[in-house]
Amino acid sequence: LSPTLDCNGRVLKLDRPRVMGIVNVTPDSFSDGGAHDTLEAAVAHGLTLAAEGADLLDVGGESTRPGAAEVPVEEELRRTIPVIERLARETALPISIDTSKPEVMRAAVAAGAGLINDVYGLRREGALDAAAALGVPVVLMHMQGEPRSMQHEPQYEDVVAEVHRFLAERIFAAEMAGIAKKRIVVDPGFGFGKTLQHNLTLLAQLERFGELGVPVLAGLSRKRSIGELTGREAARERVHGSVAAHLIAAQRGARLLRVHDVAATVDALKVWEAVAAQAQPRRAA
Ligand SMILES: Cn1cnc2c(O)nc(N)nc21
Repeated sequence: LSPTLDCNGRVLKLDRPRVMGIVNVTPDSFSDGGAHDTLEAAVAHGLTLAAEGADLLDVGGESTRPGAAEVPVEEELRRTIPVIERLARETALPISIDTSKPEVMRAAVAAGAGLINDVYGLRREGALDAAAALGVPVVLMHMQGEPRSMQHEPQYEDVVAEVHRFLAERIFAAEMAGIAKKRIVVDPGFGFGKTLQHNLTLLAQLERFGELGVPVLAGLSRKRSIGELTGREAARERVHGSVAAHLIAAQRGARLLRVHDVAATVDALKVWEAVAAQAQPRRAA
């Protein structure tokens, strides 16, 4: 499986695990400066991640962490569009928009974004049709409940089977809306309505999602589960645990890894790739 995504003219090859660098444009993610400071800091951060070897950049204006409040569409546009415009001009990397709102999808693609990363799996009103009309690849992610409440006692009979079924249904819905299967990526949504045990089970059985016939994205970077396993309370101290988790995800078939720490992840993947190349001497370059 060596798919290629055409992201609004910028090509993302998924011949091997690729690194999606996180650019959160939320006031709390950068210095407590005003909007201008946030814009400058976000662009600078994106350029740093590009220099560290990111294969694409994921720009988001609404925090999706547990308990996060919703952001009005005008504010989400104000935060993300200028950053996407600047990054699209200053890097050749594909840029994804992390949003669930159709209006933000449209504006972001018009500004140069080439991939829609929707933690709601295009379930918001109008999202499927907007994504289909825009003609860019989409990431369909599983979430149980809503960010505000998803971590209150998440329950599953069989988390892998239920997440798998959800993603199969979203792929079907996307295809029915006119999104070609070759433009679809799926994601089990680590931390989105899952306990530590659920996340570990999903990671251990990540290969199951390869059965869906589309590339898999994994995002565990600096998440609570990593903190619980390592005892690292501060997010920025969870780099080593995050790199380990993403290496496991790569081993188990993930072709996109959504990370804060690009340089560390790129180094780990270089080691992985060298060994993987050994295993199959005919491996496509
Ligand atoms: C925006 N966002 C936060 N965590 C994420 C994850 O695990 N996957 C995707 N696709 N997006 C995420």
